[in-house]
Amino acid sequence: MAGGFSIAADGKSGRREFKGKITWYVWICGIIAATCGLMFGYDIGISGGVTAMDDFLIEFFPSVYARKHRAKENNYCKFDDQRLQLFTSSLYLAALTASFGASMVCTRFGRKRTMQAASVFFLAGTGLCAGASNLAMLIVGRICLGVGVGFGNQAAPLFLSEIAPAHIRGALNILFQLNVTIGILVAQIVNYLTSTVHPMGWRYSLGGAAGPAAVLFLGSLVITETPTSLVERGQKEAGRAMLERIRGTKEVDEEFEEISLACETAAKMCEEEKPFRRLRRRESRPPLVIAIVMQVFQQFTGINAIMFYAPVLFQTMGFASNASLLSAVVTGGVNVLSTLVSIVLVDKIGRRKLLLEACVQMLIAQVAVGGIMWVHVKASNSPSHGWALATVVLICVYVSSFAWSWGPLGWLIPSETFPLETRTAGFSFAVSSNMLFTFVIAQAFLTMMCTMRAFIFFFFGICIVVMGAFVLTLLPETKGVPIDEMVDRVWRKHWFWKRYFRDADDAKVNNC
Ligand SMILES: OC[C@H]1O[C@](O)(CO)[C@@H](O)[C@@H]1O
Repeated sequence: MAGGFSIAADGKSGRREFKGKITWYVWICGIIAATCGLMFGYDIGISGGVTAMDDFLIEFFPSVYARKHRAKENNYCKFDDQRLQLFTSSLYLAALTASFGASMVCTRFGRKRTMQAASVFFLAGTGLCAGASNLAMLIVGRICLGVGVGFGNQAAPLFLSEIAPAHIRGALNILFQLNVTIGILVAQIVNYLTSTVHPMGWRYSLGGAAGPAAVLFLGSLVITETPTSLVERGQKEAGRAMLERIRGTKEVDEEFEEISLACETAAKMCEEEKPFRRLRRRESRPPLVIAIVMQVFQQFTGINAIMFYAPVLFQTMGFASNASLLSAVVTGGVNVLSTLVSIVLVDKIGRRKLLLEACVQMLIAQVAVGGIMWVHVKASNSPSHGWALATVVLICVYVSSFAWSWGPLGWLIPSETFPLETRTAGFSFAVSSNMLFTFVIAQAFLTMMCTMRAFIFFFFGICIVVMGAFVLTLLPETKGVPIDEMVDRVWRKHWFWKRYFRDADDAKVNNC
């Protein structure tokens, strides 16, 4: 067992900490739930490598295969095919649709059942994709995986927050994003290994998702339901028993009272006005705008253009298929390590500084990559090996800054800025915005690269300048601010957002 923690009246914030230990059970449940992130990451990382494999193209996209190997073909347009992009993006469209239903399932049937359902969809989708004999089967498989992602991404972060003792909640939350990056890296390594296995390599790649899916399925049979979800669904005694178990003590009166009170208040407010309706109130606008904008901007950094299509991009730069996959593995490794940096720095130097530093670093890298491509990638010529290598290094510079900023903070900030009564409803807008714009980038990137060529990187560069200006002027710093004091200590004090809070009553409504 790790250290215990006890009730301590924090004079400044008025917050209490509760008795209990950080039990092994919490860690085990947390690690199993974070497997949802692993599945999400694996699905993100696997499609780019698979679409660069000749055996896969011959089987499902023969015209793209023919174009790719046509000597005179324009380098930028080799992979521009709407159906090929649909293979990648269908998953996110399904996840976007599913995430609305998932928030309802999560409330009515609990977080554990929602994750179990996700694992069943993951297993079905993996089977369909790995065994696909035609395009329809492949797409249906991707849709099943997408429903799994929609369910998993709604339930897992919520689950992690609810079982974690307050003082390690941030660390457990970033465990989810860390798992996403590990999933992406594992997928890239699998792609690298299977790309030399002919003709079945792509099937092994897609089938590899069965590993984390099975862990999640078996794990979700043994993990607990969260005390909050049990109480929310009227099972008060079971909720208390579960709280005692995960805290490793019978002295949970204080925490249990707070959970019960929060559930009662939320239920009362829900009777008066549904959370989604409450989100339309004027005072809900600041956190809602921030939640949506953080996710939209996260995608307009261009990160998923790299995560999905790095192997395709590196082939455009003239690398052989295998070297492209290896380069993608390198960027995936940088992504994982840099996410660890975020865990260490986020509560020390704050959110705004990380985001702003990353904007500068990403801008320099994007403009440099765009410049290299503009000067050195001609319609049918590839740049020299040296320039191609420089591109890989620049992409790593870019990915590292994303991974310690917009990656984890795109989830963290929306999860900490809503008041309790709109927190889950508001957060579902963050999840669905992420899915929508992941879909948009997945569907549009190859076409954009074909039509905009090197300017695609300048386009993302312009987006990054806008993002930097937004952070500078409109994003408040939330480091160290207690989660239930955001209205008074953050929103009401902000030069712009304070106008959304007309009088003291608004603050009370928001701090219930
Ligand atoms: O690590 C990069 C990945 O992380 C995410 O932001 C999800 O949290 C994805 O959109 C992206 O592919």
